[in-house]
Amino acid sequence: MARHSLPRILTDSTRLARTAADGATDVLHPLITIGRGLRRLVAAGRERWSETPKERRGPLFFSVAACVLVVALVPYGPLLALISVMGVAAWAGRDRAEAAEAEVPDEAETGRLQTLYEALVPYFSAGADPSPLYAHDGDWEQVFTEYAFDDSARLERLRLKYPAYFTDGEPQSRARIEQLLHVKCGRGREYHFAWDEEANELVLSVLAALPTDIAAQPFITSPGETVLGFTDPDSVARTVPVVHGDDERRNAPPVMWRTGDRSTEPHLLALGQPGTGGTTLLRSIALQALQDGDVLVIDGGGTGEFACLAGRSGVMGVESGLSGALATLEWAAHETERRLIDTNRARQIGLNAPEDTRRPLWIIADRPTALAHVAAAEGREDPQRLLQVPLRHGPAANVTVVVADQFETAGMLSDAVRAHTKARIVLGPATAEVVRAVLGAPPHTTPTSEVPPGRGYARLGAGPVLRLQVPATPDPFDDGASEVHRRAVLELLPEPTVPAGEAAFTKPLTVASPLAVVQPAPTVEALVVDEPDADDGPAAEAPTDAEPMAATTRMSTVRAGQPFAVNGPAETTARAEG
Ligand SMILES: Nc1ncnc2c1ncn2[C@@H]1O[C@H](COP(=O)(O)OP(=O)(O)OP(=O)(O)O)[C@@H](O)[C@H]1O
Repeated sequence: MARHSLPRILTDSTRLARTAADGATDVLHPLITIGRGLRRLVAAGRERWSETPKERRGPLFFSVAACVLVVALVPYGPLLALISVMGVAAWAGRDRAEAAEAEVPDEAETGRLQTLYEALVPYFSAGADPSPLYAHDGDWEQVFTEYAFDDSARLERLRLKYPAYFTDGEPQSRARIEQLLHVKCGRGREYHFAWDEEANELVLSVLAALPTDIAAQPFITSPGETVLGFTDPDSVARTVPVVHGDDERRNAPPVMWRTGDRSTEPHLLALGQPGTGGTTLLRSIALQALQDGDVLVIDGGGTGEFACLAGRSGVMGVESGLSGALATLEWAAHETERRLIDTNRARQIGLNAPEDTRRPLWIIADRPTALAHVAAAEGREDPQRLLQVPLRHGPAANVTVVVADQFETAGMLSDAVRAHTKARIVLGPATAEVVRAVLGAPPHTTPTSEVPPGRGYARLGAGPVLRLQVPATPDPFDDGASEVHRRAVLELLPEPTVPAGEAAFTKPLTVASPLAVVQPAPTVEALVVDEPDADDGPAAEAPTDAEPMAATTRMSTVRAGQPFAVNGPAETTARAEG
């Protein structure tokens, strides 16, 4: 008996203590809620303060101080203010988990969850499983551990458990489930799927549309960084301050691309359907590049959408004709060689690279395949061939190549362009297969068929596939574009170097002057230690004036294993030609 008395005393005292604690919690509950709310309000205030740009903090502080003063002076002001603060704190401090738990799905929502459960049974069950998680007439509450609906009773978040034997490591198995959930939860929205293989859980969430209100502006970046666009906050660790709308500010998560000799993806290729924003992306990159570099534009489409850049400081040329493009690119190839040679010579005698080799040079080529077509018809050299030296040796010479083209003509892109453009972008509507063909990996979301211009996916090297919205950077001469956005572009343009009106008619660049300073030099291969790039084959040699490229060779240069060719989202399979 004695042996039992001690535990009973302990049990009684524990029960007493627990009852007292419960009672105290009940009594103090409002105070705890208010305390929690005050903490949340203070945290929110701190966050707001740190987000406020420095120059706005002064006015903000004075307006808050003025409000406090007014409240202190009016009769009963402090008392009313105290009551209001307590009320707000009580609301902010309510237990959100409890509130969420209290939400029980209504009949329609339960029906949806049951249907979804039934649809998943064939995928998540096996005949040999004695106690299947998924079975016809089974209990969805067992496997759907978290769910949320939007105002129109459509699922916007779902966490589900699946059996350990489901082959979640195989992309095809995952794709089947994602496709099914996409269809059952409602098309037209973009879903994100997070697979937790360790816990055998899948979380589906509906992604909000990426904001389209960010226009061209001087982004705050480090040297060598270019903002390609903006993405989801959870996808990148960084934000940059941006101005949007009517001079409002916020921090936005950028897709930041690093170029230069340390970059592992020093050149970029963007593909999309016509009208999806390829030219706009190039314009946005060009305007950022001009902040501290020189830019040379090849406008293969010949639509004059880069005319705003002609004759501006730092713009080496804007070429839309074949002859001009060939001459300009030939200069760029020589310039790349010159920079390498000068850098090499300086290093050999223990000096830093000369100043004139360090200023970044950007070669921006919009639809080079259009010029390749013309060249093939005229039996002349494909301008893409002259991109080989900048592509292969550009990083060491601070030369960056950016190419944009269309899905339909992607098969005409040269081997060198494919091999050396490790930063990739897909713009406009595209199926997961097309995204995979261009970027080398599928998106973790379900692409939608209708997207605003400038929307797409980006992948830098072997990194994750990111959703992307390019900043609105319209042609300032495009009457159809927003006045505010056009003005933003005009403000970013560098000073004109030729009188207005002449720029459009002057034979852009000027190729003669840079060429004149290029010394006859040994070929770049003689100086640069580089493994021969077997992929490039003979075409990877420094360009010569002879040997016009046979168009047929160019048109059948898709190599096995190289991601793409793409023939548009409608054609879902990547087709390797040749
Ligand atoms: N990021 C963006 N934000 C807002 N509007 C955009 C964006 N990108 C493109 N647009 C708009 O979409 C239209 C087509 O853009 P753009 O000319 O850049 O596309 P494209 O793919 O180069 O087409 P094309 O090859 O036919 O010229 C333009 O009116 C442009 O202003």
